[in-house]
Amino acid sequence: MSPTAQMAPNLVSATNMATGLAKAASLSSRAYVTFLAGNADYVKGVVGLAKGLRKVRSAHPLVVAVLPDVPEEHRRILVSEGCIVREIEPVYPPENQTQFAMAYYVINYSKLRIWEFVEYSKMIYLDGDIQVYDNVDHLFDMPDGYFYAVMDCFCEKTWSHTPQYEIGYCQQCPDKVQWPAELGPKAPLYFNAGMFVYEPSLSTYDDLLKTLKVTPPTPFAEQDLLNMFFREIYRPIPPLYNLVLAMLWRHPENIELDKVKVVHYCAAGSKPWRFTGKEENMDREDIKMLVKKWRDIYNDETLDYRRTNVTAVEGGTEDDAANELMVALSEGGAVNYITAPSAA
Ligand SMILES: O=c1ccn([C@@H]2O[C@H](COP(=O)(O)OP(=O)(O)O)[C@@H](O)[C@H]2O)c(=O)[nH]1
Ligand SMILES: OC[C@H]1O[C@H](O[C@@H]2[C@@H](O)[C@H](O)[C@@H](O)[C@H](O)[C@@H]2O)[C@H](O)[C@@H](O)[C@H]1O
Ligand SMILES: [Mn+2]
Repeated sequence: MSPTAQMAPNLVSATNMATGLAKAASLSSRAYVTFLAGNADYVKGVVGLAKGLRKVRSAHPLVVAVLPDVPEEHRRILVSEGCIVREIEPVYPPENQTQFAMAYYVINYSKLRIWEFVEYSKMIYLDGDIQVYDNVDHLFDMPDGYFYAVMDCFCEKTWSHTPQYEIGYCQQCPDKVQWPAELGPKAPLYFNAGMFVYEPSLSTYDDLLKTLKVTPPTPFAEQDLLNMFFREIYRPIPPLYNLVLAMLWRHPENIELDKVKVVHYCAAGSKPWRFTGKEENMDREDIKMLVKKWRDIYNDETLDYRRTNVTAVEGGTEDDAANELMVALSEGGAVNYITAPSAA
């Protein structure tokens, strides 16, 4: 008797289901993607992001591009949270004397590897210090051929190296201080590279790397490179899709906090998993509320992949074997499906 025939009837239908899911996944070929480097605490950011996407019932998986220095234990944690872990080789900028705005930004050039994930037709990149509080799957349906991201703000000290910072110009309030003629033509709109909607492509990846090789590195590393590279097809989307926290004190008139869907914890001292509240602006009530919001999801065990994945088993339904199969396979790293949480 063939092995398949020996399998319990439930398991056979479960295998068919897993195959069907694989086909569905490749057909839909859309995913969220984030980037993880090092063996420190950013893995907590990625776990929080995986749980946040599950809480808003996103229909798409989360791929995590990990550098070789991410330890096996962190990779196991991510797989147990339903993530698809993909190791990438680092990408380094040309030798240079540039002072990056943050010394560690040099590792962020490795983010460029996500253009090689061509098994997906469209992806939404999210930094590991981002949380999604409302479903944003609809962003995948925007017209192809553009690069969608939220405009950044130039008012933080991290921008003090720029001429526009000197004169107090910011694209968030272009009428407050006019762009001075002596600075030449007005700079194109500039996006924050913590969140963007893009289409993986090997030819784009090759062009990006060729451009990188001949472009002197600049303070905001890969974010500056991406802004230059995609300036013709960049389309701004509203700040509710990537709230750069500094907007709360720099341009509150541009923000309706209760409508914000995605929060980017990029202000100094705002990483929720290591928040002390001591840095400038970190004693604000809205900041403390947003950090608590992040922690509530991170600590919510009902959002853990295994619990959301196996709750159907308790009901003793036909899906039991399917769930058990997928949990078993995901533990083995063979299948990494994020099943949409049970309707309940
Ligand atoms: O030690 C690090 C530093 C950065 N990152 C990743 O690189 C992204 C960009 O860095 P960060 O968010 O700290 O930059 P910011 O948005 O705060 O300028 C992070 O969100 C992580 O996804 C990481 O994994 N480990
Ligand atoms: O490597 C360059 C980084 O540039 C951006 O971070 C900056 C930028 O947002 C500034 O405008 C803020 O002032 C600053 O706080 C913040 O760190 C991206 O968020 C990050 O993912 C990464 O690309
Ligand atoms: Mn960030």
